[in-house]
Amino acid sequence: METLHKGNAAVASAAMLDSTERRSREREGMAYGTRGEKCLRIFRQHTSKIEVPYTDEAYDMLIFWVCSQPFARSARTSLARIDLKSSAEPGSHAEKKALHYSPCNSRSYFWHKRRLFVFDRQRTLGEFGTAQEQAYISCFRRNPAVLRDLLDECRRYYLESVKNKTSVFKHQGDRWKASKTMAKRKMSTVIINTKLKEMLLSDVAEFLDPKTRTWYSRHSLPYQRGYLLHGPPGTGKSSLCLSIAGHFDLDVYVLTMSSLNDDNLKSLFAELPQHCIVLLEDVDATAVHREPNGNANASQSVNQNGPAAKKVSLSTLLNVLDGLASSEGRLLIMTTNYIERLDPALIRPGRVDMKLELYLADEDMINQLFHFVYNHPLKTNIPEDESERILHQPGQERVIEDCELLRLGQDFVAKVPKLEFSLAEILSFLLANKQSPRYAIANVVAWMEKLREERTNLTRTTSWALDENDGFRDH
Ligand SMILES: Nc1ncnc2c1ncn2[C@@H]1O[C@H](COP(=O)(O)OP(=O)(O)OP(=O)(O)O)[C@@H](O)[C@H]1O
Repeated sequence: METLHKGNAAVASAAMLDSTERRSREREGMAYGTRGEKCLRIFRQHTSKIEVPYTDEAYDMLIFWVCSQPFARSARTSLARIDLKSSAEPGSHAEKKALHYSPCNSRSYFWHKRRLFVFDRQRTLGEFGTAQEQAYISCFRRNPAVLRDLLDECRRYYLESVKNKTSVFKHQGDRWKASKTMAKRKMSTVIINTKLKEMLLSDVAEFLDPKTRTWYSRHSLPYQRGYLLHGPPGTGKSSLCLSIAGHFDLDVYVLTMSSLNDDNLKSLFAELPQHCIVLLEDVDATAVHREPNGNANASQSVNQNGPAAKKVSLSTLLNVLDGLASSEGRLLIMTTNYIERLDPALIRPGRVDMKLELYLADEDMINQLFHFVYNHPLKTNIPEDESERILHQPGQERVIEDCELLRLGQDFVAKVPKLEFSLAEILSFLLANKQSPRYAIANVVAWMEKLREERTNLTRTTSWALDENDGFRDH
């Protein structure tokens, strides 16, 4: 108790020595005043400290907790940012672009559970003007258990806040950084062939089963699984990936190949946590290719802008997918609109264990989308005469409306040809008419005509652009 008292006094005195002043004194080789020097020595001898690296999720946990504490509100030096997670009502002007403050470039002393802690966060500008941060938490205790307890509290507080959410990570250089958290996407909101969905779900569930992990380890196989989702744009590939993440409570790590090189890619795979989804979107547009002589080592990536500077080599990508530098339990999901453009080595079994083709909307999908938008639980399996009987029950207005909606759904399905439009296109049309299913039915033919016309124009423009490019390349 006495030590604690002495210690707190020392901390308070040490606090008075502003860190900038102390650093400048050190630079100048000047000695501290005898009292301050003694206090600092006592402080150092009796404190424990934990560094929390900026690129680790633990950093987000700590900062999130710190920002919720009263001492953070009175910090004299803060970082101000637009609060992207603000839950302001849409349209409420007062809350638009709300600001969020967090203590920065300062030391904060705070009491928590009757113990004194120090929070120190420094932000500097690194190479190319990118901000670099580091944070420390220390307390006046030789035993670091107190600090670990505090960080555990931060962890629990953070996890509670992301409960029922999917966290999406993106890379900064060779490190992952949490980029956003979003509400879990329910599997039921992704409309694809039911058998396909069931097959995918049971495959992932089996893979994530702890028994499967033991099996892989007994057989000395890298515990990982790869899926390729392919099909036309707007058929739900990204949505399906997010709903798998939501369904199995996994975080998503998005790889943008065009901004990576071999070393970054290896480090990123080595830094993946256990049980996560690695998403490689539009792999045809960003994936590495062989040289014309078939050399997989060619460090060349091809993106929308054509052959680019040296980036990730195919051999490195294949190696990381094979698990040489990868974590246990990762699910790789690649998406593409053009499976035929992919290098066969990239999607051979072992790297891609399951290929799922997503189609343009068929009758059943169009029907499901219609009922999804007009918020009607599907009753398509009610026999015709049964629904007629319900329809004529007196005093059952709600049921009559539902039955009416079933008919409207059938009318809508009859008007939209199958396998011509993507789910994204139909959904967008229905959302524009979400107030009235009848209005949607009345307008759908005109909408389809317009879309077809737009597509024809787009095809003409694209082929014209391609001709231009071809001519350019020939010269
Ligand atoms: N099968 C589907 N079920 C429900 N919504 C869908 C489906 N397909 C597309 N959508 C909706 O359309 C929009 C685009 O979908 P998404 O990005 O998942 O398509 P995609 O196949 O990944 O497209 P792209 O190939 O262009 O990346 C989203 O708003 C999504 O909700």
